[in-house]
Amino acid sequence: MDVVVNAAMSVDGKLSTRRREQLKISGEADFDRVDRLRAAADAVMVGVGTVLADDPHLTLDDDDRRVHRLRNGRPGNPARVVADSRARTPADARILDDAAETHLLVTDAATESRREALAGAGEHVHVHPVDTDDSGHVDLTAGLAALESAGIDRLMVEGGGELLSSLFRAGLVDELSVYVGSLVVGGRDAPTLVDGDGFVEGFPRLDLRDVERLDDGVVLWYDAV
Ligand SMILES: NC(=O)C1=CN([C@@H]2O[C@H](COP(=O)(O)OP(=O)(O)OC[C@H]3O[C@@H](n4cnc5c(N)ncnc54)[C@H](OP(=O)(O)O)[C@@H]3O)[C@@H](O)[C@H]2O)C=CC1
Ligand SMILES: Nc1nc(O)c(N)c(N[C@@H]2O[C@H](COP(=O)(O)O)[C@@H](O)[C@H]2O)n1
Repeated sequence: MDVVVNAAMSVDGKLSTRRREQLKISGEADFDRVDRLRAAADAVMVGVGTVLADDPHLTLDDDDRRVHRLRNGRPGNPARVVADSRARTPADARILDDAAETHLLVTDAATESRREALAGAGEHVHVHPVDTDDSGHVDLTAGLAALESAGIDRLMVEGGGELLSSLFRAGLVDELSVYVGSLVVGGRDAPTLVDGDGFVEGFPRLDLRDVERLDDGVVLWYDAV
């Protein structure tokens, strides 16, 4: 499976403010680039923190891209994936609507009633029980294997910083593109591109492949080493 991470951050590396509210960091051209990346993916993944903060939909904005996928025998929208150990995704979350398939990676910490509540959203919602990692979260190696078994070969991950930290720690990231917007957000409690406990050694290394000026910022393209 190819794991492609994309996010937008401020020049000081923040994904949003200390209030953890969605923040428009990039502009129209970058949103179109993100739409193109989504269209090329089999599924788009976030952590449950992003679902609770932003209530994202994670579908395509551009109808032509949807039509192009359908003509190629693919679902109109990529599937959606949430890493959600305790099945905290609200039953009325936009990510559970029937615009696309949704895969929820949960663990034993999710009660039967929560799992049932999510599965009850419809046949397009798939709840995958997987092992926990050392921190008690979804073991992402096992989770991604479950997604691969469901036919997902190219996974785009949009964040947030806790999920991205675990993906880097597990060595699961193949590519990273990051839009750097020309603003400072600040705040020690504002989420950054990679949160978690951070690294003191064994830093994930990246190869800078390309740089593109877009809207009032830049996109940096990296391959994992
Ligand atoms: N600018 C941008 O491009 C983007 C910005 N954001 C912003 O990021 C913020 C949310 O980020 P954040 O709070 O870090 O939340 P995340 O979206 O990273 O979700 C973190 C949660 O996911 C669950 N989880 C399950 N398995 C794992 C795992 N293996 N590793 C880590 N987490 C796991 C955990 O909850 P549990 O233990 O209950 O399962 C954890 O608390 C919001 O403010 C949002 O607006 C988000 C995406 C893109
Ligand atoms: N690429 C990008 N640029 C920004 O400026 C952003 N604020 C975000 N945020 C993330 O986009 C997702 C929202 O998706 P939908 O539009 O609801 O489909 C969500 O994950 C945000 O955190 N991304």
